[in-house]
Amino acid sequence: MNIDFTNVDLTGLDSYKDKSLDAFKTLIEKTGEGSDFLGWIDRPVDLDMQEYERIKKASKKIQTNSDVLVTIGIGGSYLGTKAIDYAMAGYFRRENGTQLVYAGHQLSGEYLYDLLDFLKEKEFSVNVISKSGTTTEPAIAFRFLKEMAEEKYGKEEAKNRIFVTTDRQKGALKDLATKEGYETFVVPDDIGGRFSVISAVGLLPLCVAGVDIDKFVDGFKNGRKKYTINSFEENDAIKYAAIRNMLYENGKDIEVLVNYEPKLKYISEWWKQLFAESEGKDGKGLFPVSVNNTTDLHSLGQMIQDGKRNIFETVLKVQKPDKDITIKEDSDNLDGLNYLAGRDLSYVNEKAMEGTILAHIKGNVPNILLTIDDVSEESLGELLYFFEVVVGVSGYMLGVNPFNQPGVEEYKTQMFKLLGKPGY
Ligand SMILES: O=P(O)(O)OC[C@H]1O[C@H](O)[C@H](O)[C@@H](O)[C@@H]1O
Repeated sequence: MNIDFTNVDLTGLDSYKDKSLDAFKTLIEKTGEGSDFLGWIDRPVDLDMQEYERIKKASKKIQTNSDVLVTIGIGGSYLGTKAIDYAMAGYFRRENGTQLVYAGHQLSGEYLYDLLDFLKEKEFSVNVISKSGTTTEPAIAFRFLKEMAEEKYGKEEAKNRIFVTTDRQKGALKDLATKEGYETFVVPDDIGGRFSVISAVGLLPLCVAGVDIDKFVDGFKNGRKKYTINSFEENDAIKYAAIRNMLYENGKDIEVLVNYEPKLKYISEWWKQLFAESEGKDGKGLFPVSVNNTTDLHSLGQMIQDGKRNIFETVLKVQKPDKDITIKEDSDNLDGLNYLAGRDLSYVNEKAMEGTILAHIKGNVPNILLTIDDVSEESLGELLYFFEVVVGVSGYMLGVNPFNQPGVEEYKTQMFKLLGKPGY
């Protein structure tokens, strides 16, 4: 992984250096606000190996008896899994592993209706994931899925097909799992939802989906090696956090994460939760937005090039695509594309990216280029860990607690009042 800041005017960065190093120290030494939620820093080298083996065992069982794993969860109990599954599964055909279908990540009755209908002719298992065990969206979805599993397989066999990932001790879901006798996996106390893909939250469904979780964990380990170094020059996570904060203080309120490989779409969705919930508080924070190019160059591109100048971009480039295709010569050349004959499509895509970066710099959009070697478990694990360190340092620089999300409660309170939930 490599990060290039040459397309950002770094004048004035020196004055952010000490602040970023202080923030990094606060993070690593666990002396800041939210320090109870820093278990993710060392987790890559400190996994519960007994649980890890259970994850692999349960995955094998699910792969053997199910066409589909219904993965129920929202926020941090959804996005990390979705991001990696979506990146690794192949565009049209899954090359290995069992299909994941998602539930409990919104409240659409139509979605759930269609899902239950789809499952009628499938063999399925269920992994319900909720750290708190009380989140409304997954709780509702699970009520339906549990009923369907029990109807289809009978109560006893349903127990073999329902897996619960939640708090070690508390919460409605934990109580339910204990009462029903479901196999449970743990969301560690010291890891917040949006940092939890490295726990059973992500590892169980990803293993079922055919993702090599050993390699994914290795990627996290590589990230930990590189991005916990206490050096502004050698640790790009610290430098990136400093540059984001400098840009923010210079009036850039929006960070756009850009990709040119559609399979990275949900990496951006995961990134949005990570940064929005970590930084967006106390009236502060960069607004995280994402675009999928070149698709969005034909829509949001106009705004980025020419709208209010309060944007900077971080472009995610993949060095080596997994597969490629070459444009052929056409004797008629009616489409006028023969000038591209012999070129790989990845070359055309790369020139689109380079051209867009040039255009956006011209339009006063600072550009950061983050290159990952490939879309593999290892590269993605390292990338996720990198962003986690960046957000920790960046949040502390901003003067907020990066590890809580009090603002999320407000909609819930209003919704519960409207729904007549007892106690509201
Ligand atoms: O895993 P859960 O406890 O169900 O939480 C799921 C999600 O919902 C909450 O409202 C938080 O804002 C998220 O940070 C969290 O990831």
